[in-house]
Amino acid sequence: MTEFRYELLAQDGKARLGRIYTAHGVIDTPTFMPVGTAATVKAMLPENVADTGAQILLGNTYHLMLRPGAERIARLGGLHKFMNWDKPILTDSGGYQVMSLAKLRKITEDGVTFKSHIDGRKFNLTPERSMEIQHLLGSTITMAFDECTPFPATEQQARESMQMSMRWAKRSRDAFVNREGYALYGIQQGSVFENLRRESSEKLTELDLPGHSVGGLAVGEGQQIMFDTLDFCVDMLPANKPRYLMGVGKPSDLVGAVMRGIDQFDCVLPTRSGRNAQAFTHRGTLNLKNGRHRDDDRPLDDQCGCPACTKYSRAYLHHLIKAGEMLGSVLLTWHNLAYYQDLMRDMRSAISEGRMDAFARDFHAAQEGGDI
Ligand SMILES: CNc1nc2c(CC[C@H]3O[C@@H](OC)[C@H](OC)[C@@H]3O)c3nc(N)[nH]c(=O)c3cc2[nH]1
Repeated sequence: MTEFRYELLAQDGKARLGRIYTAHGVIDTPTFMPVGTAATVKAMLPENVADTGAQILLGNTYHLMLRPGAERIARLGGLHKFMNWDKPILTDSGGYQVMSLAKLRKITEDGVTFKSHIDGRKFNLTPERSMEIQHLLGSTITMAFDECTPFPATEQQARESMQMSMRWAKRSRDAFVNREGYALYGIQQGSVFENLRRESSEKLTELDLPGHSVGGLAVGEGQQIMFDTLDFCVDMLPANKPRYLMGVGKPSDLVGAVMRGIDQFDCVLPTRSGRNAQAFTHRGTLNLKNGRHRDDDRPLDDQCGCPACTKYSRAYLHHLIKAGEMLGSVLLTWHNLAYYQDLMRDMRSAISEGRMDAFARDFHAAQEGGDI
């Protein structure tokens, strides 16, 4: 069996090249984790997600506890078997979705009670229940149960929210079932306040966890405030363990956050945008709904090896979108995931060769180059 371990292989400034060893396989970092909220990466077969280079997927406590239910997934062999994905799976702990999706929610020190946004059934989510659900799912990486502090928040609001999350982090650690090759990550909170981020990091470090995430960002603060916060909060987390920035982001967010020391990312953007006709390419983003593509037989992105770019034209993709054909969503999702994986692979190469600054300059020049 493999013990859960992070190996730092190279650094270029604050950017890190690393490897995470888990019970379900190895993860090369920096890594992008496609979101598979309801036990599927929407519009994709898992083998094709793996073909894009993805080594780890995201699942979600909130969605799966509501439907089909964690006990049912456990009876059916666990989430890996259920969705036919045998590599690592990281599951979020549910707190964020309760705040963004559930109705009639009530927060107490014990946890959160809420009504399902699907059928109105009442649920109770506590650190202990969140750990139990993620254990039932068989998550490779479990996230502590936290509250994602809304933005903006006053310093006092952020302090109270962070301190509750830190009490919940300890309860999560005490309830987590340790298994070799599996991990529990703590989630740093504190909004945009350096003193609160430090207090949160000190509390998490005391729990001696195998990995950590930066929570409470990508909540509407904008890229500059996110970067300004990362400039001081990433280094507060132990350097010998992985650092995961939750919910991020668009390509330029990933480049900027890798340069500030982040190792893991997740975001719905590549999949959600793909279903909305938006494509990320090496020369910027474009929307295939736009009529200018109707006669364009060029590939979507001539630097991409995915099926959408090697087998079809922009004109065909435009046609599928206008006709409302589901193949349009499949091909654009596939492309966006491949683009994100290529971007992470290219950044891993740049870090290993000590040329991350040049990579970032070339990336921004190509994105703003126009004429796509
Ligand atoms: C988008 N910005 C953002 N997302 C965030 C998420 C959810 C990510 C989760 O949300 C789902 O996608 C909608 C994904 O679930 C599969 C992902 O794990 C967070 N989760 C927790 N536990 N704590 C946070 O502080 C937090 C902050 C975020 N900022």
